[in-house]
Amino acid sequence: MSIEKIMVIGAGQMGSGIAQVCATAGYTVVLNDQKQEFFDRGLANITKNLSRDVEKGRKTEDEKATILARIQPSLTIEDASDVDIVIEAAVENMEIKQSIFKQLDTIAPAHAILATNTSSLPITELAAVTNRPEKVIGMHFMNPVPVMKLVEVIRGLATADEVYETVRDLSEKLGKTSVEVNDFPGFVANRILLPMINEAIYAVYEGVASVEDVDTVMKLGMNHPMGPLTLADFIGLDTCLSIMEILHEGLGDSKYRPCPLLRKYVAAGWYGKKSGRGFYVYE
Ligand SMILES: CC(=O)CC(=O)SCCNC(=O)CCNC(=O)[C@H](O)C(C)(C)COP(=O)(O)OP(=O)(O)OC[C@H]1O[C@@H](n2cnc3c(N)ncnc32)[C@H](O)[C@@H]1OP(=O)(O)O
Ligand SMILES: NC(=O)C1=CN([C@@H]2O[C@H](COP(=O)(O)OP(=O)(O)OC[C@H]3O[C@@H](n4cnc5c(N)ncnc54)[C@H](OP(=O)(O)O)[C@@H]3O)[C@@H](O)[C@H]2O)C=CC1
Repeated sequence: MSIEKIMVIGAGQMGSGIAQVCATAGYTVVLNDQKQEFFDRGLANITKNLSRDVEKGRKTEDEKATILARIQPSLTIEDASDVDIVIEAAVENMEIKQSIFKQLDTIAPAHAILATNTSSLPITELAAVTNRPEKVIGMHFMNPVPVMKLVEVIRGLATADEVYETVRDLSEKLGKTSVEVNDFPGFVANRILLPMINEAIYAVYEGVASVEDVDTVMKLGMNHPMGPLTLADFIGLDTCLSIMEILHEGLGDSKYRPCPLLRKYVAAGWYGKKSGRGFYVYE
């Protein structure tokens, strides 16, 4: 199936990155969020990244302008009416995602694929609220999207082979390497990454070492590019908690229980870098 026009829902850190790589690869992109200010924030992020490419001599001003011109603003989900694929990157909340998918199912053309960038929510359960479960699939990008090479392509129980192949080919056209993953809690990336982050939070909670020292151990001792607590702030502590809850509930093993300190930070609105405070404080 050929893809020309892509809708991205949610202009946050992931949605804006996904819109950027799609537009850079030559696709027409409709970038949707609930309010103009959220769209503007996403577009500002994309513009900043492209300007850095121009400064570094990787793109010309003309190329930057061409890429930006491919991104159309959208404040209504009705704009899904003429797209070939939707990549949903709204908040990690099942009720919100199900509501979006129900609406998309009635608005998007019959041939359109409905993909989600969810970090951990079951694709099969999202597909079940639509009348096209064979066209629902997970397309899980990594943060920051323009830099990270991986896309996990997650097949729901009913996902058609043709849909999987189209999304795999699209991932390649976006310059990514894809891996095929089945629909189990946390998929592969977050089933492995998040328990490590949660354990790092427990190490701080139990007074084993300070935030800075836990990060230093993993950076200098294991050559991780970021310490786990810096990475948690970068992902968003709200998203980290949602993923741990899905692992805990979905796999039923107490080893996935979210650390109480993580819960406390999220309850306080300390979501990490995006809210200005998490394990660290940001300007
Ligand atoms: C939660 C989920 O569901 C799944 C996930 O995504 S989990 C998170 C996965 N991501 C990670 O683990 C990221 C780990 N961190 C890293 O790889 C690196 O720290 C990093 C790539 C983010 C930054 O790299 P760094 O070397 O520390 O910093 P820096 O030199 O500033 O950046 C390296 C390059 O990335 C680019 N970059 C950094 N942050 C960026 C961003 N947010 N957007 C776009 N580009 C970015 C920089 O421009 C720079 O590119 P050039 O060298 O080509 O100019
Ligand atoms: N952060 C990460 O490292 C990764 C996250 N993901 C997944 O990507 C998704 C987005 O995460 P992230 O970008 O970090 O989150 P952000 O909070 O940065 O962005 C989410 C955006 O979606 C908007 N939004 C919420 N509800 C709707 C809606 N009904 N319609 C349109 N837009 C909506 C939000 O607006 P508002 O502010 O009004 O809520 C916000 O602008 C989540 O499912 C997350 O699990 C996947 C890989 C990595």
